[in-house]
Amino acid sequence: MILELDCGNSFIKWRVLKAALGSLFSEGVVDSDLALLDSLKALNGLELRKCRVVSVRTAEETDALIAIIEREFGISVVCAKPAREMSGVKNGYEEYERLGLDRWLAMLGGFHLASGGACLVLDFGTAVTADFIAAGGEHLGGFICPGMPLMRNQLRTHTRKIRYGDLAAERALSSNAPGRTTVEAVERGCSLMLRGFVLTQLELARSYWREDFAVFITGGDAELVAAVAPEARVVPDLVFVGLAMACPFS
Ligand SMILES: Nc1ncnc2c1ncn2[C@@H]1O[C@H](COP(=O)(O)OP(=O)(O)OP(=O)(O)O)[C@@H](O)[C@H]1O
Ligand SMILES: CC(C)(CO)[C@@H](O)C(=O)NCCC(=O)O
Ligand SMILES: [K+]
Repeated sequence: MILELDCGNSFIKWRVLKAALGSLFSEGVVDSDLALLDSLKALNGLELRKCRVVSVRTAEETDALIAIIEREFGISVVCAKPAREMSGVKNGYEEYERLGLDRWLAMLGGFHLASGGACLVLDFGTAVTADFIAAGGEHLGGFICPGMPLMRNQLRTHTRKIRYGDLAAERALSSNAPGRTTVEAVERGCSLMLRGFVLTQLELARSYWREDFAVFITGGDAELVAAVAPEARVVPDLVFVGLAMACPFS
């Protein structure tokens, strides 16, 4: 079995594949290294052989997690590394190693799923990112802005009268009508900001490629925006698709 980890800024997404078939054994989302260990140890019949990791955390944090996995399960861990070019995609950053590895892997996955056609890759996590890849595989660059968790927390932190709990937040998002309570006004307002972002990215993609491009949406908050881009494919495991490409076990 293969353990795959996507270490974002807030959460660790994990999944276990049955090695031979590549089919899913188990998966989850946790908020700490310890919670990850607990989740894995609770699995019946787990027989890990290998592990691959992508991380946007500091080298120290990533190394600590890798050491824990190696110690607890006695397996070797491979970590996705930045590259100038891979699987036909050419990194567009002036300093290629500075491009977030989650963005890079999502791009590899998207370009692969688009069979080498132009694509727009949108990721809705702690931060929101957009990346543009032309039909030849050239990465034109992208955009980074705050995601839903950062936007709502900035409002909570920098105003005195915006305070509400997670459950109320979830309920507020059942509609996008103008809010009649604080929680509705904030949650729907931030959700509309993200939708506006999607529409702007689609406009830019059309200006480059007319209708001739694929759109991929991934990340924990993908469902919040999916409705404004009916042509988009929501691919929750897009980063893992790219991770398997960047770190193959032959
Ligand atoms: N099962 C889930 N577990 C955790 N968060 C979830 C889940 N489903 C949706 N979300 C939402 O997804 C968002 C987090 O997105 P995601 O897990 O993709 O990224 P992250 O690890 O926080 O950050 P990064 O963008 O650095 O990867 C939060 O707003 C959270 O509320
Ligand atoms: C933008 C995030 C936080 C998205 O997870 C990540 O890709 C990252 O830390 N990137 C490094 C900065 C950059 O991509 O330019
Ligand atoms: K991510």
